[in-house]
Amino acid sequence: MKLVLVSAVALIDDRGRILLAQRPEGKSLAGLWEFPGGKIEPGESPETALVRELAEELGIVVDPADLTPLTFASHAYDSFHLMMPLFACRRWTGTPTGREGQALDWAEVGALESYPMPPADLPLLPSLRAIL
Ligand SMILES: Nc1nc2c([nH]c(=O)n2[C@@H]2O[C@H](COP(=O)(O)OP(=O)(O)OP(=O)(O)O)[C@@H](O)[C@H]2O)c(=O)[nH]1
Repeated sequence: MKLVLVSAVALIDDRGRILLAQRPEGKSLAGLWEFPGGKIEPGESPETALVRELAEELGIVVDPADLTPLTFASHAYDSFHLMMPLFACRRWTGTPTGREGQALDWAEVGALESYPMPPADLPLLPSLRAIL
């Protein structure tokens, strides 16, 4: 089973809402809402991968020092095993924008269940709720 390393973040605004991004048509798990992030490339740390992905996907600048480890997903998909650290981040520069055409939404913590998410993400929600 191939191990795929992905780094993801819960961006939390000053009202305690969490930014979710909708996976676009044509991608695996299209239409589901996920935490921004992406695959860790060779030579990258989870933090540097996330800083790169957030600039590419959302157009924001994040200082690696503002990424706090929160929890992780370890999930067996049919064709790979996903290992995904989830960081929390409350400080960034710029306004998140869906630069790759993806829809974005600031989710209230009490409404997280109403966003269909990848199966790997559901076990992450209690840890997220615990810090909000
Ligand atoms: N960024 C992100 N990826 C997630 C989450 N949950 C989850 O299962 N994943 C999976 O982690 C992988 C992230 O890949 P990616 O975002 O860098 O690349 P991609 O869309 O091109 O993936 P693809 O090759 O599956 O189409 C995908 O397989 C995605 O389904 C999440 O909350 N955030």
